[in-house]
Amino acid sequence: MSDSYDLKGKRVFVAGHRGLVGKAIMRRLENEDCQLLTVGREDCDLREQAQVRDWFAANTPDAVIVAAAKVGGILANDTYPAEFLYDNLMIEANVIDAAYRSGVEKLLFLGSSCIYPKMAPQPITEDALLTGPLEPTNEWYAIAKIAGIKLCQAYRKQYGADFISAMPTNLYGPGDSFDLENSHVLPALIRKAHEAKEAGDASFEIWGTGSPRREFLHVDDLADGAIFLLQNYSGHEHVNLGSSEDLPIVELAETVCEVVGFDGDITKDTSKPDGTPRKLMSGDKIAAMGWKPQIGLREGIADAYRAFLAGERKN
Ligand SMILES: NC(=O)C1=CN([C@@H]2O[C@H](COP(=O)(O)OP(=O)(O)OC[C@H]3O[C@@H](n4cnc5c(N)ncnc54)[C@H](OP(=O)(O)O)[C@@H]3O)[C@@H](O)[C@H]2O)C=CC1
Ligand SMILES: C[C@H]1O[C@H](OP(=O)(O)OP(=O)(O)OC[C@H]2O[C@@H](n3cnc4c(=O)[nH]c(N)nc43)[C@H](O)[C@@H]2O)[C@@H](O)[C@@H](O)C1=O
Repeated sequence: MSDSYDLKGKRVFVAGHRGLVGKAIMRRLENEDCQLLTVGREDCDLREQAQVRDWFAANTPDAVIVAAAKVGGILANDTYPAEFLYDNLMIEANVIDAAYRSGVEKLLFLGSSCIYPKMAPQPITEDALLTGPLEPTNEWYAIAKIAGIKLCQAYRKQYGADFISAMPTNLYGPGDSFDLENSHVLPALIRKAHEAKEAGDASFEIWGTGSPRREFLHVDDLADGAIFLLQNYSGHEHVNLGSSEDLPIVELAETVCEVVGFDGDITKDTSKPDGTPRKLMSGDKIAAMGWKPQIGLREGIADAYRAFLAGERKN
């Protein structure tokens, strides 16, 4: 279902504006004639219902993008299941309900490709949701994200709220976390390759077997796709947001080495989890609406490495 939403003159709240995605959405919205609203967690902890309701009542946004969440890579998901489930359930429930109560016209919730069953047929279409068991390393996060989709659908069904969801694939780019324990694979590999090059090491280690395949999207493409959906999509079902291309982790590591200029070896720490073997999403639904990504993987990695060197990172 297509329905145009004009951002001109609107008060747009970007929840999570200091994160990888939130920052990119802020950059993208600078091209629109709208007013940006933000709040830091020190002034409004989105897990706290009263604080969220008070903030919405005082600030009355017209549109909301939910880019605030407890986020991390495979090991962080597996190590902190309580936080990944509790924080994400609370943030999305509080923000979506407060948005409805304060009369928000349009809301975009961001989930993740990990919502799909571990063994979903590839490429994964939107209707694969809830058709099989989840990947155990991130089932807590996935359950919270599925609840977020269902909240948007429930508020649409019961109240007619124009709340939609997009499911991004693995993201990367300027402003990422480069923490070696808790980050996602791409920033971790950039940092490992760079530090190995600087130290003159013969090799660096990747986690797992290197055979799982992943799909990557530069965060500026994600931001563009998210705003496209905010403006052009109004429907019950969530929409996949990816690059429609994947590769094995070991090939990703080789590409990172080429971009960074490290010509040593790549070794494997198979005590670390592989996670889901493959999660390539179908991009047919958003492509049919007229959107496609612009930034190729090698070009995107070069931009992420530039940002890493420039200190544009969370940690
Ligand atoms: N990164 C990825 O590869 C992917 C991300 N996504 C989704 O995109 C969205 C954004 O992710 P990303 O930008 O990577 O994550 P980040 O961790 O970079 O940013 C998350 C943001 O949420 C804020 N936040 C977290 N908890 C709270 C809280 N209790 N109260 C207020 N603010 C809070 C953080 O605030 P603070 O700055 O204070 O810490 C931060 O600004 C998430 O919904 C995530 O699930 C989906 C697929 C892949
Ligand atoms: C976005 C997505 O992110 C998470 O899922 P994931 O895709 O499995 O996450 P990841 O980026 O951390 O790893 C991808 C692959 O890469 C391998 N790998 C190699 N070497 C390193 C490495 O050094 N660090 C990391 N983190 N992984 C490595 C790693 O073993 C795995 O096989 C979810 O929990 C889920 O929350 C979610 O939505």
